Amino acid sequence: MTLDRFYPIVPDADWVERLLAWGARLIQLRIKDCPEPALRTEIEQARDACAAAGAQLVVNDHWQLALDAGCDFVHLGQEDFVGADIAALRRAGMRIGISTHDHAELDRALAKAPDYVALGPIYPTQLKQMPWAPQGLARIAEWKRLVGARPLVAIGGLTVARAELCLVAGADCVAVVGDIVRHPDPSRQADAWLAATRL
Ligand SMILES: Cc1ncc(COP(=O)(O)OP(=O)(O)O)c(N)n1
Ligand SMILES: Cc1nc(C(=O)O)sc1CCOP(=O)(O)O
Ligand SMILES: [Mg+2]
Repeated sequence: MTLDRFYPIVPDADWVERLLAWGARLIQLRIKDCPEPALRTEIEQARDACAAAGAQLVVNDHWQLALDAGCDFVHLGQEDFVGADIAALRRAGMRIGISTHDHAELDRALAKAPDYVALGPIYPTQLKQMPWAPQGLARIAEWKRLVGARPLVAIGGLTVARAELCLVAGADCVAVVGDIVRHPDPSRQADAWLAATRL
């Protein structure tokens, strides 16, 4: 499986639609703290928008709602997949990306045969507090050797310039939140990301 190299992560379905209009073709919907009826509506809106654009939606965390909505790709952290029915997800044809931050997590992730492995945080991130020190670029090369043909996603503190370094270091795909959704000119910034990640 190949992934688009530009992987924006956004907080609601309106942002998904914006990113689609700007040219993104792989988008994660990462919604925290939202009541379930509204969450379902957001997932369905994002699903339909991505389907109409021929883009790939990845639903973060909410694997059961993604399954109910007929989505086909979820992202799970280490805590998320403990309670997840991976067999049911696989039976439904769901693809799964998994976060990793150290070797033990990578071993647990690979045991689930994920469709991609994410490594982070590559650089310090403002988005959330995490106990891991920034991984740095050398870790990307190491992780790429360990994950083999499986796509490797780099995440955490990425800017356009840093994303380019991650790709050179061996990442197949670069994921970003803040440098798009908190940027004063997100449309222009998405253009810069698209240019930097174009093959
Ligand atoms: C591409 C990508 N990589 C890592 C994460 C983080 O997932 P997780 O550790 O479950 O943390 P939350 O995003 O759920 O706070 C991700 N979402 N996407
Ligand atoms: C959601 C997330 N997960 C990470 C991990 O390392 O697993 S880093 C991260 C935050 C990414 O946001 P930004 O691009 O603003 O740094
Ligand atoms: Mg999660």
